[in-house]
Amino acid sequence: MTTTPSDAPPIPGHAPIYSGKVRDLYAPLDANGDPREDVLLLVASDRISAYDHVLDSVIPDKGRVLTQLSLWWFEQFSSLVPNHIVSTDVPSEVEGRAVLVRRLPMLPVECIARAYLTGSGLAEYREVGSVCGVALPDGLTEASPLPETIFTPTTKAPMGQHDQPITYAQVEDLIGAELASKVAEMTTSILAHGNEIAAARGILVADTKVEFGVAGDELVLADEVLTPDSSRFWRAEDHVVGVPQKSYDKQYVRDWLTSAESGWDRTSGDAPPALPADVVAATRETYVAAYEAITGDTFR
Ligand SMILES: N#Cc1c(N)ncnc1-c1cnn(Cc2cccc(F)c2)c1
Repeated sequence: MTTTPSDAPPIPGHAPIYSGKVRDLYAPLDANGDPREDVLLLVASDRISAYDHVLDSVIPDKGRVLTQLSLWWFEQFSSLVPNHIVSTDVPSEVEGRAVLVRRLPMLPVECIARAYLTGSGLAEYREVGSVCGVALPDGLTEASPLPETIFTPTTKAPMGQHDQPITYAQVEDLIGAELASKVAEMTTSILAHGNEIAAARGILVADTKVEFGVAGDELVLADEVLTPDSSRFWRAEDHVVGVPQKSYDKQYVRDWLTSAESGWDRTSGDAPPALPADVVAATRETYVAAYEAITGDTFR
């Protein structure tokens, strides 16, 4: 968990439960004013994080764009796996950027799949020739496409600590062999199928993180699906193996923060400065462009 729930903006009739870097979780209150235990309100803010900092600047409509994109992906996978969505009928304060979801026992595993090698997966590969115990061929490098989409899970570390990569055997120890097999298969299928759709629209999804809950012995897809906050989005036309790829959605932010103009030293530990209006506007446009490219719908 991250910062205290008190950081979450108040929503009438809802009790704040948890405030993440860019999202907040609430429990709707029942007729007695007690928090309901069967549902949660999952709210996406316009906050943006970069270099492990939540920036002071917000990106207008980011929460709405990513919520609508995630809902579109949930629909794409609705025949593949049940999901936690209950309703998009939410308080006016968070219209379009919140979802009422089934409250589920959540599996203690960050279910990550990778189609391209980058980030912590690349670092582990360079160190030991594998990722989360998954052996890979020699000669792979930054942004290499993987022979197949692989399951590379991590623990769910408390906020402020880093999730730790674990092997498939460790996932079996955590949740049992049957569930481990289901989450591994489902996670890789979501990324593989998501990439078929996204690649046809000029976007590569290098990797993604999904979360599952359980209802009885049934696996339920929860959290968010294939958003730029849970996944690495790259422009397919710019993909060059061997060099770090530009982030589809955060590159303007990263480039400005690391430019002389910002005056910020990312190794200083200081909070980043506020973003200029043109960087905010360009970043908003990349989120909208990603939504419209993938879904084929106009963002309203
Ligand atoms: N999804 C979901 C979910 C569910 N359907 N049932 C029970 N718990 C969760 C749950 C708990 N933590 N998170 C992460 C999270 C998501 C969104 C905003 C946040 F602040 C934090 C998800």
